[in-house]
Amino acid sequence: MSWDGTEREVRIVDTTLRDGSHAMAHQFTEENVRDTVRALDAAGVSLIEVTHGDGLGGSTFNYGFSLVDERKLIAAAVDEAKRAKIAVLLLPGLGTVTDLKAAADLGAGAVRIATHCTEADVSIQHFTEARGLGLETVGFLMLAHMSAPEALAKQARIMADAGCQCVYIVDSAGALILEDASDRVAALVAELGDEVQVGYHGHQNLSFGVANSVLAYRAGARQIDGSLMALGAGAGNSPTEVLAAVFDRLGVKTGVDKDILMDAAENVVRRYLTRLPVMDRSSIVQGYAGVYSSFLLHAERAAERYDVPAHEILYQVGEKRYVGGQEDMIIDIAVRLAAERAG
Ligand SMILES: CC[C@H](O)CC(=O)C(=O)O
Ligand SMILES: [Mn+2]
Repeated sequence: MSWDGTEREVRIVDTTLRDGSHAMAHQFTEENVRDTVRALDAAGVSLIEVTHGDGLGGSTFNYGFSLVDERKLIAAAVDEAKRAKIAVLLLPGLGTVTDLKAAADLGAGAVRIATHCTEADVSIQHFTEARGLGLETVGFLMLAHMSAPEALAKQARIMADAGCQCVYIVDSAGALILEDASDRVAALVAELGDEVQVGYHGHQNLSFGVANSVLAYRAGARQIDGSLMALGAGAGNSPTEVLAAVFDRLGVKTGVDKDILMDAAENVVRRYLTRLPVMDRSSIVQGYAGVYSSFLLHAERAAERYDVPAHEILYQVGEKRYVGGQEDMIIDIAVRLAAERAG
C-alpha cells in the first residue's frame, strides 16, 4: 500500500504537461491543461507534472516563451485535480526559490529538482527550501548516460542528504540501452536503500523508453515517468498508456486505469498536439550521439535558418557533449556548418 492509500507496486508519474511542453514549443493552453489533468486524475495517476518544459522560470528567449503563464497553468491543474498531486519542475539557476514558493502557494504538492548528472550539489538549497514548504521532493540526475553508475550513486547521495525523497535516473538523450539503464538504477538502489526511492525517466529516441522502464522497475525503481501519446522532447517519453498496459500484463500493480489512459491519449492529447513525437532521423541521432532531447526543436530551427541538416548539427552537439543551458551553442554549430558548406 502506498502513502496515498493506493494499492500499487510502482507509481506511474505523468509528465505530458511538462516534458510535452518541449514538443508543443511551450504553447499549452489552459484548456489543454484542464482536459489532460481531468483525464489523468480520473485514471488514478497520483503525480502530474505541470511546468514550462525547462521548469519554473523557463519561459525566456533562450528556452522559448510560453503561450500562457505557467503559474496560471499550475493553478488550473490544481483546480482540476481531485486526487492527484501537482508537481513542478525546477532547474536551479533558472527557477528560483521565489518561483518555488509561488508554485507552493498555488497548491503544487511536489517539486522535481533537476541538475546535470555531475552537479547535484547545486540542488541542496532548493531541497532544503522545498522540505521547509512541506513539498514532496524528487531529484533528477539529467543526461545520466554521461556518468557511470557509481558516480551517479554518489550524486544521488548528495540529493538524498539534502532532503530528496526519490532520485531519478533521467535518460534525457534516450541513449540508454537495457543494462545501461538498469545498472544505473541498481547503483542508486544500493546506495539509497529503503530510505529514499529511485525513479526512472525515459525517452524514446532509440525506442527503449518502455523496455528500460520495466528493467528499471526490476532493478528497484518505484517511480516511473511517462507522457500520454509519448508527448515529450526528442522522440518523446515512454507513453504513459503503454507503461500502464505493460505493467498490467506483467502483473505489477500501478493503481492506474489503462483504459482511461488510452482514452486520454487518443481523445484528449492527440486532438491538441501540434507534433506527434516520432523516431525520425534527428531524434535517432540524439539517442545515438547522446544529445539532450530538448535540443531537437532548437536544432530544427537553426537548421532551417542556416540551411543545414538538423541531424548534422545534432551529431556535432553530441561530439561536443553540450548540456542543458548551452542551447545558444547550437546556433554556433549551424553557422559553422553553413560556412563550411559555402566553401
Ligand atoms: C530541461 C529539463 C529537461 O527537459 C528535464 C528532462 O525531462 C530530461 O532531462 O529528460
Ligand atoms: Mn525528459
